[in-house]
Amino acid sequence: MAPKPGEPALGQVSKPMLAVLRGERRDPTPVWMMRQAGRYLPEYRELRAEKGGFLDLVYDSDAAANITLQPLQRFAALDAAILFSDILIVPFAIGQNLTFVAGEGPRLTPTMLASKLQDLTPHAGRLDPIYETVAKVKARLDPSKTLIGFAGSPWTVATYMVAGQGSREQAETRRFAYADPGAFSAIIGRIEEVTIEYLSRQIDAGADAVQLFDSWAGSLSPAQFEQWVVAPTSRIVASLRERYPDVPVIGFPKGAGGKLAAYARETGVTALGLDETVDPHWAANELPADLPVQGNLDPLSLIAGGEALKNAVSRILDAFAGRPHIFNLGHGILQDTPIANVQSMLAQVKGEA
Ligand SMILES: O=C(O)CCc1c2[nH]c(c1CC(=O)O)Cc1[nH]c(c(CC(=O)O)c1CCC(=O)O)Cc1[nH]c(c(CC(=O)O)c1CCC(=O)O)Cc1[nH]c(c(CCC(=O)O)c1CC(=O)O)C2
Repeated sequence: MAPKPGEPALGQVSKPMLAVLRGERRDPTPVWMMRQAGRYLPEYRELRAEKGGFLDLVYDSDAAANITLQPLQRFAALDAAILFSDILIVPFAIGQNLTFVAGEGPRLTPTMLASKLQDLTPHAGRLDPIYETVAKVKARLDPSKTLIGFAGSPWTVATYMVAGQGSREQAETRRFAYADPGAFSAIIGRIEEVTIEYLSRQIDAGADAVQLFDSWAGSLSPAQFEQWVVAPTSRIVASLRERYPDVPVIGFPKGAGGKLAAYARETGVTALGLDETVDPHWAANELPADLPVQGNLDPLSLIAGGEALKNAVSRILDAFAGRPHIFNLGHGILQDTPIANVQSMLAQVKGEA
């Protein structure tokens, strides 16, 4: 007899987070944290110091697999592992140079303001070690945990390719997209094409679900949001759904606000990631009751701890009670987050506080 959606096949172990992504309500609420493998963990900082730089870790699939598993070894309550990699590996494979400047963050050259897409030399092989990491994690991961692959969404990745680094308002990229829509559309199209292949190969290597990070989606006007966030995401989702109809795709359009319902409807994502500026009660009323939602704790409340943290966690759990919900932060965990606060949050989410 065929298992119900979200239920494991006979003899398989249930993955609570995957069941929620397939539309089920699970209690206690499944939980994971964006950037859960990273600098807030002493064991990450130790391994990073040993290996040199961030990219040395990403490209050493044994180290990257160990890092991916570090948070799950420390916090038994986590329901998912997210691949230790970065959204900027894709522009690196498209042909930009990628470096991470200590204390500053990523830098990409030549920028698309200074050079043209056709001047870049593709290096598809720069994605291969990531697939090895996925396979190595899958082989070691507890079967009740969900393995999440990811990529940056085309708009967000394009902001890095154009400006050469993260930026507050992405003004250079928005100007570029208005001034030369043809050239910008070619950049978006190239990112889309590489991203479909990149996520497909992560799924082939063992990812149970994938997430698209559109971390800079909040800076766009409605017209540019439709053109550079919704349309490319819809094409990626359609392509993945055709190849892998049962693999959930989580869309995370950070800062999308009132555009969230239209984004979910028009892109066809399986689940919607909410950032910390979204009122969970508003989301519970505005979004379809059967649409799985993920989030959306303010990462700064996790630094604060105490009553502020407890109240913030309760508000989210109460708002999404009774519907498919995966608890997460509204953005990546901040590097100065106290481990004790993470433990308190997880205990509260699991009803053990
Ligand atoms: O210094 C290091 O060790 C590398 C820092 C680091 C990077 N990617 C990382 C890590 C590990 C960690 O977060 O501690 C590792 C990283 N990057 C990413 C993820 C996926 C996730 O958030 O769970 C992860 C964690 C994966 C995992 O937990 O296994 C994806 C990523 N890279 C990037 C972004 C854009 C953004 O952060 O909004 C995003 C989306 C994150 C989000 O929206 O929550 C681009 C990027 N990569 C990076 C940075 C610098 C981060 C900082 O300085 O605060 C930045 C941000 C920027 O400066 O524009 C490098």
